[in-house]
Amino acid sequence: MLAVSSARRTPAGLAESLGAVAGQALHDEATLTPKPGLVDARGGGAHHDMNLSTLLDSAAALVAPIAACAAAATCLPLGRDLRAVIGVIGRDGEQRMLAATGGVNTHRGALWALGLLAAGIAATGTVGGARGFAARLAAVADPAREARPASHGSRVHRVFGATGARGEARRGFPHAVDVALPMLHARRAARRDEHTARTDALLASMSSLEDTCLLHRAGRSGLQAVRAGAAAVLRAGGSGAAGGGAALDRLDRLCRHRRLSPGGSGDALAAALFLDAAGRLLTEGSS
Ligand SMILES: CC(C)(COP(=O)(O)OP(=O)(O)OC[C@H]1O[C@@H](n2cnc3c(N)ncnc32)[C@H](O)[C@@H]1O)[C@@H](O)C(=O)NCCC(=O)NCCS
Ligand SMILES: Nc1ncnc2c1ncn2[C@@H]1O[C@H](COP(=O)(O)OP(=O)(O)OP(=O)(O)O)[C@@H](O)[C@H]1O
Repeated sequence: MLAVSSARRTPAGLAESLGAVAGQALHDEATLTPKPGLVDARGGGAHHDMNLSTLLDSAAALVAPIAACAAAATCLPLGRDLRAVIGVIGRDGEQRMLAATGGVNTHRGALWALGLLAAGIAATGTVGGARGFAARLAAVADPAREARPASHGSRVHRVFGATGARGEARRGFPHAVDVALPMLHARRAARRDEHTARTDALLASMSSLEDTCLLHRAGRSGLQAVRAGAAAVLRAGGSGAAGGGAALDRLDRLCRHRRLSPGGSGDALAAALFLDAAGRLLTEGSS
């Protein structure tokens, strides 16, 4: 569990605490079960090369890079120098992730989202200011960017015009902040249990995100099938309602059958859980 100490009142302490909170959010996203198409406690979902233990090893490896993103943002103003440093930390973090997983991309999108948002919280001292800071930082061209092999996201951008993880960041992570997080809070306010609240937050993102993981594997029809399936669960009252549970089972089977993985929404849920817990961290720190 997260060790919270008064050390987080200093910039270095806050950065370290944000790394720990991010690790916990990645852990909580990974263990939430069932999740259609995603790795969960049952196994790899639509993935043949990862399971829960791969994801947990990866989550642990990302704590230090995410803390380093936060620390950098307390030392440098928003601009090219900070973007360059964050880019170096991010690429090094990706290497740590690959070393921890035996070469599998478990959390590339999640590191990107939580790294930028952690930087935003550290720089502004608030959760509310994080998305705007992250958006402006993501819009700065990375001076240290290296040529690297074409990613799934860049291929999908060429073929479908989808802006993917970069576009989501430049818009201030709307699926984490405006879709998943409000659903999490609404379900809690309606006295749903935490498992249901998290599952419905994931489904809310799945029902609208233009997820490049889905486009890459199954094109527009795969993306549309997942969006429609997630919307059907929510229309039926959510994963905690009787009809919603049946619709969730159908979506789960569809994702397995067609190997559909909503990885971008896994990242949006992790980011929402991170912002939610970071809010508590800052409140405790100020009391
Ligand atoms: C921008 C990143 C994510 C690369 O993007 P690209 O689309 O080329 O990569 P890739 O195809 O691997 O996709 C990344 C992942 O984003 C997630 N994703 C997919 N669709 C979406 C979406 N619409 N919105 C948000 N996330 C999405 C998925 O998990 C996907 O696997 C990032 O890895 C990067 O550029 N890193 C460089 C280091 C850096 O600057 N880091 C800074 C912060 S740590
Ligand atoms: N619980 C989860 N299970 C699987 N992926 C997740 C989960 N949570 C978040 N993700 C995101 O999904 C992405 C999956 O990676 P990627 O898109 O490269 O896989 P892929 O589509 O399986 O690729 P390939 O088709 O080559 O196997 C990761 O970048 C990660 O951030």
